Amino acid sequence: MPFPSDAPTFVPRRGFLDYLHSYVSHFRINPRCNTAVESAYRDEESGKWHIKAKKADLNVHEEYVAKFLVVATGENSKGFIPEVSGLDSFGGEFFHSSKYENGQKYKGKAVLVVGCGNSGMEIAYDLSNWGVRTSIVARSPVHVLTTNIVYIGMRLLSYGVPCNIVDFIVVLLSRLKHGDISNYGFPRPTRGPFYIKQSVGRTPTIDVGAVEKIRRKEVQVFPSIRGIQGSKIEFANGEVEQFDAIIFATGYKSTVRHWLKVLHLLFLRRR
Ligand SMILES: NC(=O)C1=CN([C@@H]2O[C@H](COP(=O)(O)OP(=O)(O)OC[C@H]3O[C@@H](n4cnc5c(N)ncnc54)[C@H](OP(=O)(O)O)[C@@H]3O)[C@@H](O)[C@H]2O)C=CC1
Ligand SMILES: O=C(O)C(=O)Cc1c[nH]c2ccccc12
Repeated sequence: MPFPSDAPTFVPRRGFLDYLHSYVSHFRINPRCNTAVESAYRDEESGKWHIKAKKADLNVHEEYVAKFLVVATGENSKGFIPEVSGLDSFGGEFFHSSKYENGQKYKGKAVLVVGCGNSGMEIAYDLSNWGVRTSIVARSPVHVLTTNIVYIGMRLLSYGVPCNIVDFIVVLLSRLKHGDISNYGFPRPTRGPFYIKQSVGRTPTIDVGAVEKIRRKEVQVFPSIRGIQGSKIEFANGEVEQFDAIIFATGYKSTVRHWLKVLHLLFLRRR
């Protein structure tokens, strides 16, 4: 179902919500909100799926029986915090990016954001706007694009332009827009952004203003964390800094293995 013809190129939150509502009424979908699936298995005799779910707000359990089950839960389910040597000794608070609301209570404090994917870069930008002394850990090379550059790349792909040429153009545009960001601690990956998206599914970082803040040294960039001792964090380049809080924008793990009771069989069959 297409967006309305007067929709802007980048649909804002309200417009997207309206789109979802009209999608639901157009296809007469019956969404079950606030419901978490806890297990699903296929009964071999009846050939039907039995899905156990829990309604979060009412704390009641439900069972659905269906001929088909579509699993579209994606990769981004449960916040992932990596093991970091000495994290248990850290004096300040630390939490996953999914718990982030805004930077109000960190005004004037020093906060470290770990990870420079889309969550990390957006949170670093927001913290800095709240007057927080913000730093970000960039562990490995990353592509930093803009919404417009991604849009151009997608249009070119849709016209049939080969991926390697699209990547060449997109990287060139990004270089014109941001300059050589490897000077700021962000080396570029050797493969192009759309190649990476298509081969391993990893999305490039889409800048919302963090790059400019990094360029102006309002946000500091560090390499990976070597270890933590109290409020002191040591980085791979030997630098040591004090922080009041750490936000782990280190991605998500899929939880499908825990509730979809046949996944191992599906994997075995595919091999
Ligand atoms: N506005 C939007 O459209 C937004 C979209 N998203 C999307 O949501 C999905 C999840 O994004 P996000 O939450 O950013 O997670 P991602 O998985 O995309 O990024 C995680 C980041 O954390 C880094 N990282 C992981 N472990 C460590 C570690 N031990 N030390 C240092 N760095 C580490 C990764 O680096 P490395 O490469 O080294 O592993 C990577 O930079 C993505 O598809 C993203 O595009 C998210 C936010 C906003
Ligand atoms: O699916 C994602 O993770 C997105 O953020 C959207 C997206 C899909 N394909 C892309 C290619 C380049 C940049 C963003 C996307």
